[in-house]
Amino acid sequence: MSTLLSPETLAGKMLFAIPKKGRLYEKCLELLAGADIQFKRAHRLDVALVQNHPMALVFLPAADIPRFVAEGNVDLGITGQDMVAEAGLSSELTEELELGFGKCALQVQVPESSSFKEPKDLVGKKVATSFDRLAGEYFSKLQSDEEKKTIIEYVGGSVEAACALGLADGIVDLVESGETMRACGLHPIATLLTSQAVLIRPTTPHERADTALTKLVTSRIRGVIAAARYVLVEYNVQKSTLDKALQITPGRRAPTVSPLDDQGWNAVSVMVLRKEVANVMDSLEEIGACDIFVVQLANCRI
Ligand SMILES: Nc1ncnc2c1ncn2[C@@H]1O[C@H](COP(=O)(O)OP(=O)(O)OP(=O)(O)O)[C@@H](O)[C@H]1O
Ligand SMILES: O=P(O)(O)OC[C@H]1O[C@H](OP(=O)(O)OP(=O)(O)O)[C@H](O)[C@@H]1O
Ligand SMILES: [Mg+2]
Repeated sequence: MSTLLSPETLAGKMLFAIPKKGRLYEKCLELLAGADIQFKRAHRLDVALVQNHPMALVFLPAADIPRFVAEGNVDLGITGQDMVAEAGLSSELTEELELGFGKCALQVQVPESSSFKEPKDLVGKKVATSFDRLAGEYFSKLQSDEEKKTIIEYVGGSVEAACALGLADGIVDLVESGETMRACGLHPIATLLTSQAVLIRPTTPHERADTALTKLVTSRIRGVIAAARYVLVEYNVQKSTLDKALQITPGRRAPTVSPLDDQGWNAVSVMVLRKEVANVMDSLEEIGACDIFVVQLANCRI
């Protein structure tokens, strides 16, 4: 009997690696639903066959996904840019698309009560991290040949506990809201990188790869991400102020301007960045535009 996770059942399938749990998991599920990639993940199983495409999802630790992608074991993957940097495989894999979630920063942190003011103060000391490659490179650049080397202690998680437990003098770990850092009495003294979730693919696709399906899935995901970034704004404006209105809403390519039945008026339909829409509406109202509607996009191809 063949199991679901076997070369036979996966043969001929496009393989897409998704973080198996953690901070990126739920967002990835939303993305897959938005791209109409249909599957059922059985309890404890780290592979799911996609019902409406010749494709399988493979659920892996976020940290391992860059290696599986770089080596062509899977055709697409989602993980954090921090994980891509830590894997050090930037020439073997290509970042296809930033996904706009999982935003965080990798920072050097020290106890508030300590005398360490800058990363250089940690040279020759102990630093705990799950990012031992990046932290190792960072501190080796800071120290001269004569200086005692910084000791990088690998820990798999709960890195912020390391200083209080006496394991390290400082840490290198991820910060988003800063809540975990502050709760552990730490503060940041430097940033190694900022990160968000990314869609990655092997730079050289594996010969078994279905590149057409890989491109289709990429394009669908691009559409879902774009729909989350933009809204459609529709409004009416007098022809005499149309120029001013179009300066406020130039659109991605160009706005759609149509005549209204009422002479002297135009209707405008235009894409606007979601984060700018409130300001755009204020400015439109100021110049006399009216009947301003904001339409949410479920999906798009732009
Ligand atoms: N607090 C956070 N806010 C936003 N993104 C984060 C945060 N923590 C981690 N990430 C992003 O999510 C990726 C995966 O981290 P996550 O913590 O989910 O994995 P993990 O540590 O392997 O899992 P777990 O913490 O469940 O053991 C990170 O590489 C980073 O890109
Ligand atoms: O700035 P914040 O919003 O507090 O987020 C940062 C925390 O989130 C992640 O931890 P996670 O919950 O994944 O636990 P882990 O450390 O065990 O991986 C990260 O490692 C930080 O500890
Ligand atoms: Mg974590």
